[in-house]
Amino acid sequence: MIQREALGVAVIGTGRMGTDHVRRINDVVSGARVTAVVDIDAGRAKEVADGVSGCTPYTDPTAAMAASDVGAVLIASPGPAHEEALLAAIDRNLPVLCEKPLTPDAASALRVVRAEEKRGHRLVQVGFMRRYDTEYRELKALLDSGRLGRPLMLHNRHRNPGAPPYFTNAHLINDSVVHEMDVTRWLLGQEITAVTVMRPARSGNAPDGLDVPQLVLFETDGGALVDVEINVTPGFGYQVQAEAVCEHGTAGVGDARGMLVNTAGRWGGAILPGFVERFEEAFDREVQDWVDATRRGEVTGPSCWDGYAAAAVCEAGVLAQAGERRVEVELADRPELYR
Ligand SMILES: NC(=O)c1ccc[n+]([C@@H]2O[C@H](COP(=O)([O-])OP(=O)(O)OC[C@H]3O[C@@H](n4cnc5c(N)ncnc54)[C@H](O)[C@@H]3O)[C@@H](O)[C@H]2O)c1
Ligand SMILES: O[C@H]1[C@H](O)[C@@H](O)[C@H](O)[C@@H](O)[C@H]1O
Repeated sequence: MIQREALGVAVIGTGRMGTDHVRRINDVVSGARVTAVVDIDAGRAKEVADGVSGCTPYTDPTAAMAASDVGAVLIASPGPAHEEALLAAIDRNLPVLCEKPLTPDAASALRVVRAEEKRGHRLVQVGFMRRYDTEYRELKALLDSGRLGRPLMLHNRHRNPGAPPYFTNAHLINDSVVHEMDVTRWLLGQEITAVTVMRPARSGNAPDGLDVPQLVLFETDGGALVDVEINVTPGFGYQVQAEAVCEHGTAGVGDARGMLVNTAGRWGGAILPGFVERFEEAFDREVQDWVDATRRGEVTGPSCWDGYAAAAVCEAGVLAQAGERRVEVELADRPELYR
């Protein structure tokens, strides 16, 4: 049965994504309102709370979770802070939408899985928002229909216009390629069993500390091969593309968004500037779905197990990147709760 009153949400982390989610919950989605914001930067929390009627600022996530007007939690703090907030929310039996990555390594992700298992029911949805993108959904529906036969390969391009100053080569795997890890598992319905990372000559355009582009290769338990170009191309724009190569044809998404114009001996369209623009509709749909499911007392999106499986692949990916070339993924047995 649907809960009658609006869901009170505590948003933890009020940086780039957290602020955008606060706006989304208040102005775009229905059935929820932001009743608390949390940031270790007290000034930031207050500034964001001041812009929202009936919203209290906190610096301590557990204090916000204890408030009587908080019925669910959206975590948008940096990855290393997720585990503590997730365990506190699970301890209080609060539903959570946690931005990707679930946590930055497999051991901590597994601790979250175990905590949820101990609760006996799902509480956590991971913010793998590409599953809510119209084009990716169309691709998934086509692959699931079997019309193109078995998928044999998946080619992905993930090009960012720039990277935050703290970004390292490991972030390329843990923060960026983690999306393709989830997309691969979801689109193909297969687990990733091994990761290889190769680097061509370093681009003269690469930001300090980053070796880009890089080529990441996944092997899956269904025999598919998946490649990902991860790139940071200053000034170029944001491009996320995927093409499945199947037995009877190929299908791709992300190539042409918006209008294509032919003029003065040229043809072409625009490249979007960032993930906020490219995935705006997916973020809106993701949060609306989460609010609706939570009000019905359900958890429907990507699970803690999906977050853990991606973290295990990330761990292999970072080792592969550091020079071991091909690294096999070690995955715990999937608990009954996630079957
Ligand atoms: N799905 C996507 O496409 C997407 C896009 C960008 C970021 N993200 C994810 O969103 C999360 C946040 O990223 P961002 O770019 O907004 O980062 P950000 O650095 O802009 O903001 C993080 C905020 O969290 C605060 N913070 C740090 N530690 C905290 C803690 N322990 N408790 C509460 N607040 C804390 C910081 O003070 C800051 O205000 C990350 O997990 C990131 O991977 C997802
Ligand atoms: O944190 C961001 C975000 O997850 C984007 O969706 C992704 O394209 C970027 O590569 C990553 O740095």
